[in-house]
Amino acid sequence: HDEEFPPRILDHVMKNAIKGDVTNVIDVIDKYCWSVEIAMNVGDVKGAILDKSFLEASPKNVLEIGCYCGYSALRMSRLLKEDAKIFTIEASSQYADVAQEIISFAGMEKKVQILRGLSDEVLPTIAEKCGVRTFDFVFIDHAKELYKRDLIMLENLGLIRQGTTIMADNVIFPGCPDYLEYVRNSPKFECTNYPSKLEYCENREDAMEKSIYLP
Ligand SMILES: COCc1ccccc1-c1cc(O)c2[nH]cnc(=O)c2c1
Ligand SMILES: [Mg+2]
Repeated sequence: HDEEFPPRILDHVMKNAIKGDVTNVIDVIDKYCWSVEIAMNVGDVKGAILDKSFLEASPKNVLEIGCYCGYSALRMSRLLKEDAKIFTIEASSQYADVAQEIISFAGMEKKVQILRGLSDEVLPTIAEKCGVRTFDFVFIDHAKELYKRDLIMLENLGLIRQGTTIMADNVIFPGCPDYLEYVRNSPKFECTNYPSKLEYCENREDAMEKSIYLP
């Protein structure tokens, strides 16, 4: 991916969005990505699907794997109930730096905590580090080849509980066939597929997959 997008979107947000207005920051990012250059944010169309599942779950402890520039963390943060929090794992320090700036600009720095590092290095200590026992809502949106490994890790570490909602982006494009096969064939997950389009594209299919954990 274009390593130069993150600084460009940060600059664009700082110059064109309203400080402290999280909804406006989200809109400014979407308008930029529709009109200037595509970026791998979940986007407005799939973002609305994420919003709906998020509101249904009404979570207290939220985990995101794959923060990028903070767009989906901002989408969820604006729907958070009182005393709820989002923990988002980001392996790229360049992305994490930009995400921190954008999240702070939007005024959500108290609601969103970025955890820097690889997911398999962060997950084993996340419970004690973040004072969380289990997560109520998980959004998986990082390297597609790591979705299945990380979900199994969440199970083995006891970081998800009866009824936890797991949303996965890009289950069609780029696609995560081993993850889909795993959750759909497992008796421990109730799955729903939400067909959509790749972010900021009109003619490429993608989908989100919701999996409710029922061990
Ligand atoms: C805007 O399309 C970006 C794009 C284009 C071609 C192939 C893949 C992707 C893509 C799309 C996503 O939603 C992604 N989400 C998270 N981590 C990714 O690496 C990722 C990659
Ligand atoms: Mg994605």
